[in-house]
Amino acid sequence: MDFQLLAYIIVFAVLVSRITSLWLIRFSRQTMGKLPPGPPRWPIVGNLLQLGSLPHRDLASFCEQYGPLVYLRLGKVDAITTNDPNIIREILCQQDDVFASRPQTLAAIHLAYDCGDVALAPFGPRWKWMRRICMEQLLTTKRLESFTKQRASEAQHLVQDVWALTQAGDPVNLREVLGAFSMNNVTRMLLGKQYFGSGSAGPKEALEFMNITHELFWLLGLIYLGDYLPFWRWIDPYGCEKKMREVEKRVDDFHMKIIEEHRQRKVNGDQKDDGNMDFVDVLLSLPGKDGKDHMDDNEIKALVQDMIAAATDTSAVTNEWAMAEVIKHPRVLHKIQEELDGVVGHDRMVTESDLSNLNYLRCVVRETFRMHPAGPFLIPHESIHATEINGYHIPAKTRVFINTHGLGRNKLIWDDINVFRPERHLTTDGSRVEISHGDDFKILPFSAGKRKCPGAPLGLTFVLMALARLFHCFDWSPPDGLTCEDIDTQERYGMTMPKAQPLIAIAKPRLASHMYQS
Ligand code: HEM
Repeated sequence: MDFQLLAYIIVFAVLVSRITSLWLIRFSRQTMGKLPPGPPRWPIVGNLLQLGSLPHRDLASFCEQYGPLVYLRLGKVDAITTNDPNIIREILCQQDDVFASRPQTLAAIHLAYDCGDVALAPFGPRWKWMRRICMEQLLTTKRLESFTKQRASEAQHLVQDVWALTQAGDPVNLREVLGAFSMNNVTRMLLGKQYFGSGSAGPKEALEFMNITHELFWLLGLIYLGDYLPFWRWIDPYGCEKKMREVEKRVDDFHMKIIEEHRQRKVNGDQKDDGNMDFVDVLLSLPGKDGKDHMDDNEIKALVQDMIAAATDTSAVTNEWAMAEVIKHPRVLHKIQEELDGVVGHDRMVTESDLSNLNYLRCVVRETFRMHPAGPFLIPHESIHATEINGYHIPAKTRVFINTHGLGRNKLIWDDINVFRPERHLTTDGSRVEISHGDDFKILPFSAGKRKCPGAPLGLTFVLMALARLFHCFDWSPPDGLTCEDIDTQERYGMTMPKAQPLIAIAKPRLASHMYQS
């Protein structure tokens, strides 16, 4: 047989098998039920080419065009998206058991210890065990109360840092000061260390820590084509997987160093008593899974990394958005300050016990979450087995993009979607404004159901405290040469969605100067 004939036979066989398998998939889907409507798709890539740099906006426009539940094919992956409160409730609550898993992306494999953490782990006994440790050992009311003093001292550092800039006549880079506030709060609680400011772990370690976390966030948020098109991994033209492996190694070295330092402290007898143990101390003292004496190092590292990633960026990004919207709307700033002056006055600083009495500020945070949710797609979920929603067939292993950005700007449930108007959230009877989702599912900052954020109360404390202090202590205006309207609200997509450009503003102290120096 000559080679040309052999080549024809191989090509013919490949074509026949490909057509047969496509036909079988289509046939089995037809017998199972209709997929939700969605945009037409290309062979092989499906709808991947229809996604731009702001995919949450693309998916929201599909929902406007095709209805509240949209089906997409992303390369080899089935996906659905929605911006509708009833469908979101169905997915996260009514069908919680079906949709409580996560896709195993390459970033999660490389950067979350083979999906061995909480946030990116598939549903199963291991995830349940890790999540229980978070809830019952790390994020208990008692444990969080034991860090109240540290949080108060970080709030004071924040005020002092901004005050120092005002004294030097410098504008404030709010991304920097808010990032340092969140990071210090989290690392003091987790690692017993402060990375920014005087008395911190030092500039070299702080810089290393910040660089690693930024790279980690960036890689985790990336829609990496290798997850959807297997052949992309062979070429990896932008070297993403190589980068993932590099960051994996650096992150691991960093966590290993922290664990070793804690072990050494324990050997030297320097560990603090039970009431004040940091999270790494707690994790080192816990028994492991299946009767083991201790947790594995990788389990500890995965949990610590999750906490850092989940807690810092979410609160810092939310705070920067809230500051941008308020500086853009001086009327709102004035109302926040009126409330603060009434509840707190000018002779003391805001404390955590004030936060539940600041109803207008709570509306500001709720409105910020409506327009700029920290996680525009939550963390994508995945169906464990095939199911139905609204009579449509949803295959097993479908990736679920719950579009919280689209939900907050859904014209069917909100008026004036692009107007920042905190008053819309005031309750008619003057009762406390809840920031997490209510029964109506009209906003969803911390998600709902089995995978909902276990750190919501702490996250809200970080957000409300930073904002209350900054608005109580300072007046805010745009930098010289800009008007309030000039403050931009461009977004940059990622696992969390920050402002595209850092927010720079001018602060002016509004309390007596001795208040800033204590
Ligand atoms: C303003 C602050 C915060 C916001 C907006 C936020 C939001 C979220 C969102 C949207 C999710 C995904 C839920 C889902 O996929 O259904 C999540 C998950 C998670 N968050 Fe938060 N979060 C915040 C603060 C925190 C804090 C302070 C911690 C812990 C110290 C934390 C720990 C976690 C963990 C461990 C998960 C994964 C849960 C799981 O998959 O089972 N978060 N968060």
